Amino acid sequence: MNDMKTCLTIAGSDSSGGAGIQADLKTMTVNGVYAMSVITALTAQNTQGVTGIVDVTPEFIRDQMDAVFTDIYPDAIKIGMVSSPEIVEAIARSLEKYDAKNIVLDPVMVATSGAKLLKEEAMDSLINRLIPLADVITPNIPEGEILSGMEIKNEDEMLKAAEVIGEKYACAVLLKGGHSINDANDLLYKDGKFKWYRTERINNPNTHGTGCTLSSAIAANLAKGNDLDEAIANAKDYLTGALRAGLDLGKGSGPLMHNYKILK
Ligand SMILES: Nc1ncnc2c1ncn2[C@@H]1O[C@H](COP(=O)(O)OP(=O)(O)OP(=O)(O)O)[C@@H](O)[C@H]1O
Ligand SMILES: Cc1ncc(COP(=O)(O)O)c(N)n1
Repeated sequence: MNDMKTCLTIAGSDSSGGAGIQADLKTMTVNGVYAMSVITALTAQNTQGVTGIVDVTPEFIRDQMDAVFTDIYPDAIKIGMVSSPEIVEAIARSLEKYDAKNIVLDPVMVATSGAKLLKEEAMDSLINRLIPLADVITPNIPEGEILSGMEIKNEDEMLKAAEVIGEKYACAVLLKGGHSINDANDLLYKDGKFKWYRTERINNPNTHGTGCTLSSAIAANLAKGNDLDEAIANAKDYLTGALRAGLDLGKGSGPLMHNYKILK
C-alpha cells in the first residue's frame, strides 16, 4: 500500500498511556494514518497525576526530527507538551528547516490533574515561535484565558476570547469548551469567521487525554486531505465516540477508549 498518509506527534510521553504521545499514536492509527513520534519529555504519570518529568535535550529532539523528516515526511503534525524555551526553539527550527505542513498546535500548559507541563519561561517562545507556524491552535478554556487575557465563563465570552486570540496572534483558533459548565461546544475562529462544533456533555469522569486525542485526530484528518472544517468535525465525532464508549480504568480520571470501533 503506497497511498498511506503519515502523521507526526511531537509531544511528551504519558506512562499511563492516556494522554501525550501514547494517546496521539493510538488516535492517529485508528484514524487511518501511519503515526510517528518525536518525544519532548518523559512523564511519570497515571490517572491520578504526574509524579515526575524528565525533559529530552534539545539536541536529541533535533536528532529525532532529522530522523523522521529525512525518511518519512509527515503529511501533518500535532504538537503537544513542549516544556522549555530550548525545546520550543529546537522544534521550531526543525519545522522551518523541513518546511513542515498542516501543523496543529495544542498549547498544553497544565495537566487536568494540575501538574505544570509548560515552564512559565517557555510561554513567550510558544507564542512567538510555534503559534506562527501552526495552521490551528487548540487551547482549552484555562489556556484560552491566558492567551486572551480575559475570563471565559460562557459562550459569549468564548466568542470574544477566540476573536481576541485569533487577531492577537494572527492564527486560526479552536477554543475547546470541555471545561465549560454546560455542553461540550468547541468554537473555531478563522479568517474573521466563527463556527461552533457542538455535542452534549457526556457523563463520563474519565476524560484524561481528551485534548491530546482531539488535536491528533484533527492532524490525522488534515493528513488525509480534509480541510480544517471537515478535520475538526471528524475529530470531534471520533473523540465523542471514544468518551461515550465508557472505558473505566485506573483510580483517577481514566483514559479514553480508542478501539471502540474495532471492538463493538
Ligand atoms: N464530558 C464531555 N463530554 C463530551 N465532550 C467533552 C467532554 N469533556 C471534554 N469534551 C471535549 O473534549 C475535547 C477536549 O476538550 P477539553 O476542553 O477537555 O480539552 P483539554 O482540557 O485540553 O483536554 P485534556 O483533558 O486532555 O487536558 C473538546 O472537544 C471538548 O468539547
Ligand atoms: C505528556 C502529557 N501531555 C499532555 C497532557 C495533557 O492531558 P490532560 O490534561 O488530559 O492530563 C498530559 N497529561 N501529559
